[in-house]
Amino acid sequence: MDDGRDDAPVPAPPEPDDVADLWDLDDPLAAAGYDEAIAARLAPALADRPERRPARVARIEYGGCHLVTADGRRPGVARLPRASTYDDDRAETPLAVGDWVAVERDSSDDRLLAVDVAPRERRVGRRDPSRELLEQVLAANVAAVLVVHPLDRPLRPGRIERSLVVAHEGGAQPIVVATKIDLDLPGAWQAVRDAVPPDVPAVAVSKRDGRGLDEVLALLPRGETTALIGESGAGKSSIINALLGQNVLQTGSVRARDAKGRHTTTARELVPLDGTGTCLLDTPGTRELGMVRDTGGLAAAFSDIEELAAGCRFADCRHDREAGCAVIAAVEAGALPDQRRRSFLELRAEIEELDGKREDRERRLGEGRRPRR
Ligand SMILES: Nc1nc2c(ncn2[C@@H]2O[C@H](COP(=O)(O)OP(=O)(O)OP(=O)(O)O)[C@@H](O)[C@H]2O)c(=O)[nH]1
Ligand SMILES: [Zn+2]
Repeated sequence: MDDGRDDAPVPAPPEPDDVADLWDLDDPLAAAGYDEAIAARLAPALADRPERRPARVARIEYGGCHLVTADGRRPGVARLPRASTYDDDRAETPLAVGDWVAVERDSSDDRLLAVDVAPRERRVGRRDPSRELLEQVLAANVAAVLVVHPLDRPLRPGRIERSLVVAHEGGAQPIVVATKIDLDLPGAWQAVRDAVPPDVPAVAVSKRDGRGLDEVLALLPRGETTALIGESGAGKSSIINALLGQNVLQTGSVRARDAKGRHTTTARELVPLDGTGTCLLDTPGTRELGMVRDTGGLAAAFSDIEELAAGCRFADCRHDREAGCAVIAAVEAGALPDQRRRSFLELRAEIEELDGKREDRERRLGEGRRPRR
């Protein structure tokens, strides 16, 4: 049986420098998306400090990071001040892949020092798996998110809807990508379509026959960064490799041959798609994708339900079992998949529970301390 693993000739494992080589461009900073707007955001950290330079975090690993500078991708470390130059509260994730930073050269060795971080514009964040009221930023300064789902695995109810909320909540435009369409699994693609509202693009792709990849490429916002999220094995690295036209990031099949037994991508790596600032940002497989708070992401991800809700008899209708509910009526008429309505109720309940916990916590902390947003 075809389990979705690649049985085609396995490319040689990439050298560690392969990804760094992608940044051997005339203007690596511009390729990372540096422009006047970002220069302005970094200005307070660079002002009157001629020894400082702008850079973008391409990768974070244990004990260090890799930074894209005007000279290419270089190893570095972060030594961020407790309070940054900016008012922004960044206690939750001090440094994330995609962050724009001010760097200095460390006098003691060759590495660069990231000494300050610019405020993030848009991001992909999830509930920190170990600190439930805090956000863990998976990718910073991203304009779009590819929500990657492999068609050879059962679609867990609510998974795509949840990813859409996460994307919208971070201010990024979601694009749903279903991988492994070449395996011809009946019904799997339709199940994905049912989870996606009409205003979000959904594309089925195959790295084997190349289907859908041009369409994905055309949907990427130019000059901006697009992050990829999805469970381990979803095909994120394969999409990036296919779009880059070369095997840069290790994919499952390569890792399966690894004598050291490595089997997961631990890096969240930023790669340039061309020299013009369009970038892709891989994230490690995220099985857990909890929400932290809702400042409009839920409504944006359920625009179809929001629209229908205008027709509910009660303005505060919960679309649960109320009389005169236009959302339930749409489900009964076959105009809205009930799974979308149930996902909405579930995600709303999760956010309400977190809001309750946050309020309790703030009450306990009492006055005198400023509550976290
Ligand atoms: N048949 C088929 N297999 C695919 C396709 N895309 C990816 N695969 C296979 O699925 C497996 C996982 O792909 P990866 O690209 O490594 O998945 P990933 O999402 O990057 O996984 P992590 O790095 O663990 O997060 C590999 O064995 C790929 O060869 C596809 O379009 N068709
Ligand atoms: Zn209703």
